[in-house]
Amino acid sequence: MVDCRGQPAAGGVPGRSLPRPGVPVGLGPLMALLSASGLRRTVEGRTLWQDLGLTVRAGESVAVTGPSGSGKSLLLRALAGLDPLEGGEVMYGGLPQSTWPMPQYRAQVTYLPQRPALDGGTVLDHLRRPFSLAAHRHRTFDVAAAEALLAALGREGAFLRLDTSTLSGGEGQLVALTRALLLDPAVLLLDEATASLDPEATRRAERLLLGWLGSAPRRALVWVSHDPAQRARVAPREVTLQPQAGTP
Ligand SMILES: Nc1ncnc2c1ncn2[C@@H]1O[C@H](COP(=O)(O)OP(=O)(O)OP(=O)(O)O)[C@@H](O)[C@H]1O
Repeated sequence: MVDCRGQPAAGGVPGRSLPRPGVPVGLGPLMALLSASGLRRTVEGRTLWQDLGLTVRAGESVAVTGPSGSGKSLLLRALAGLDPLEGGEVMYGGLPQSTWPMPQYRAQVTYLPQRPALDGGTVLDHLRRPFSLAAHRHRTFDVAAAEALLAALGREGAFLRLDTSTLSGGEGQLVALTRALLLDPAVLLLDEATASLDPEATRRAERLLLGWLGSAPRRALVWVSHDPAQRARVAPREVTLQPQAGTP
């Protein structure tokens, strides 16, 4: 059976505990923002997890760990509504995932993959494009905000004019992270989302993400990272996926 345990990580960022103004009733900092219960996932007849539960509270930064192939990416994809649930339930904002219109849900619970697929055109085009989608129509693209985020990640304004097809893997991750933050979800699911960055860019991304987390009450971060030092820096709590008996 998959064991899903909350473990305190060494070090890490301090959790937030003070109530903040403007938090909807029932979604204070200690309440579950995103939760899952009874999740089951099989691949090609092999059970990866069953009866898996997870709770992420508003203001929390949580790491998901486990050996390669234990299903961390698939868990994040299930939480993001990208894969259908085989069993169990995911709740976001107090409502079952199945009751949310998916574009709205994914605008709130956003998955950031290790190898993001970038649209064609320039970095600026890529950052601007989702703002024309219905799920984001209440938002306005702000080029100054994009420049500020990229500057925080160590990239100057000329970066916006680069063609996305020419970007390195790490640069692609910076663009994907910038776009996700511009769209301002509630929960960011980071699937090795800094794995292609050099150490300095990684630290910049971590600072940016933790600053984002701390600057509004109803946000949370979930990190999949194989780097224990990173997990210790960014996530005070770890949830560990353990392979089922008999799993290769
Ligand atoms: N679309 C798919 N079809 C079939 N098998 C899949 C699919 N996606 C993932 N798997 C398998 O499911 C298992 C879990 O994959 P997943 O990518 O979630 O693992 P992970 O814990 O994130 O691994 P890693 O740490 O190596 O990134 C793996 O054995 C993988 O081969």
